Amino acid sequence: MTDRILLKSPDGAQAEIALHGAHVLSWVPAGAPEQLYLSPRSEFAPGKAIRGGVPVCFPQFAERGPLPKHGFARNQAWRLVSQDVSRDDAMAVLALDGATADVGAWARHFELELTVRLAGQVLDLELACTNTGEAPLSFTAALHTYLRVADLNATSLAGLSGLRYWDSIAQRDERQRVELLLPGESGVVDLDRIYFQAKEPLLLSEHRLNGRVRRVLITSQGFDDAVVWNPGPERCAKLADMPADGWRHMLCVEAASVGIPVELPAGETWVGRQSLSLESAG
Ligand SMILES: O=P(O)(O)OC[C@H]1O[C@@H](O)[C@H](O)[C@@H](O)[C@@H]1O
Repeated sequence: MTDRILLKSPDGAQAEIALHGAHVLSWVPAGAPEQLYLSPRSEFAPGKAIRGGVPVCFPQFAERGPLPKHGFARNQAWRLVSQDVSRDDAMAVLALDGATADVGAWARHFELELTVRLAGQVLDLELACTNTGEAPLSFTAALHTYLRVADLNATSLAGLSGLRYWDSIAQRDERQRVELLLPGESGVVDLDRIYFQAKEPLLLSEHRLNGRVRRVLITSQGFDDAVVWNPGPERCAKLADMPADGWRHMLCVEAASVGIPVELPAGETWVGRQSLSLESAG
């Protein structure tokens, strides 16, 4: 079993993080239920990616380069740098050092840090990469957040309207013409899209049978793009670490820099953030 850190803020919010991949496994805002999807069939084994939560994709997004899918960071043991609780929040910092990590053919001159901050209804994730070498670094990255939903058919995502996107399934450029993305609508499920220059906040809404609406506001900084992914029933059936109906209960809304790789000069630090705020538990 992977080493885990439990973060608890004084107001009752909780998050769990695995040192394996600096992987946020769980986020429970104060007085609210779990907000992240973690597959009950996920493997927790060295060298394997965890299915669900928030995988850190670095230094390569998906298969857009020579490295293993989504890069090596999610498959490495990270180090806990610090863990603090203050009057208002709880925070943990985890690090991966290129000098000691298994980076394959990639450069060793980097340090990665993931800062997880938890308070009330908010989870803030900050990924920082410092170029510790003499040569520039070029990378793509994502915080691959799996949001838990009770029913994908009752879920919508707003904030993408007008954006150009790459449809990774149809393998073509498209433009988001409708205001709301309704991933559960027949014909739309099985989504794999990179929305470029997605700078506006995104709002996930989930309509409950009792008429209430759960709302999660998703904002990002430093990341240019947003990836929306759901495997749908057929692809899900091929994922050994997902239950057959897993696709119904998740939607990945990822803060990513994919379209234009980050070019990081020697000695500099790049920072990308994703914040999740539960506006209404529904
Ligand atoms: O199964 P993995 O490696 O965790 O990847 C899951 C998905 O991650 C998404 O970010 C990609 O856009 C998809 O193409 C990919 O299938």
